[in-house]
Amino acid sequence: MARPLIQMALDSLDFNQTVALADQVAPYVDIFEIGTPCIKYNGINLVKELRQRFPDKLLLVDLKTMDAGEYEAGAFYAAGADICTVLGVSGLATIAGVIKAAKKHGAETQIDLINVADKADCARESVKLGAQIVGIHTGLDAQAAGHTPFTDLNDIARLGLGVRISVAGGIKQATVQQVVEAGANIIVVGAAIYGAPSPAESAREIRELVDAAAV
Ligand SMILES: O=C([C@H](O)CO)[C@H](O)[C@H](O)COP(=O)(O)O
Repeated sequence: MARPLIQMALDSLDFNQTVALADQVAPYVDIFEIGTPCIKYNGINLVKELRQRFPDKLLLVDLKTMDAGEYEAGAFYAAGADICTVLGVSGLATIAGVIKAAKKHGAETQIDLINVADKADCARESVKLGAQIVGIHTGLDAQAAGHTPFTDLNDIARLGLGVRISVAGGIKQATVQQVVEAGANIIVVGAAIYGAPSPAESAREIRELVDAAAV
């Protein structure tokens, strides 16, 4: 099995805390995600800062674009994003716009299936348009209501779409093995790292667990 990537979700609103957290966990993660609240609060300057500090990491900007796909995402790809997210619920025209912007910059597009009713259909159509990553995502509010991403992950993995699958939504040490075995290629972790007494230690543990599960 190819080594799954670990994506650190940077969800603080504070610019300096975000950069400091990225510094701490950098040895253990592959992708830095600038989370949606964080990118809305800090904007494109944070993309430029992380791009400059971490030239060897992948940088995902969690725009969750809902309209004006090419126009909105284009600026973030130009600033150094490797991946931007677009909402599946936005519709195919917006998704196609983000994909067009990504291609212009040699970058990638992730479809976020959050709150999509027919996830299989949305994933299939998005992949046909050229999306490289399908994101299974139980958002923070849905997590608070007791939901998890595991059933959706199994359903989407079974489709055999031939693209990478990302999973997000409360993933922690206890659930890493389950999501790797279910077929996730990108494991997104936020609170289990940034909420730990030692984020670096938590990230190191998750790295070990992901690598062990992938053998
Ligand atoms: O995408 C996220 C959320 O919707 C806010 O933007 C989180 O970054 C994602 O859910 C990962 O965080 P955890 O669920 O805390 O692992």
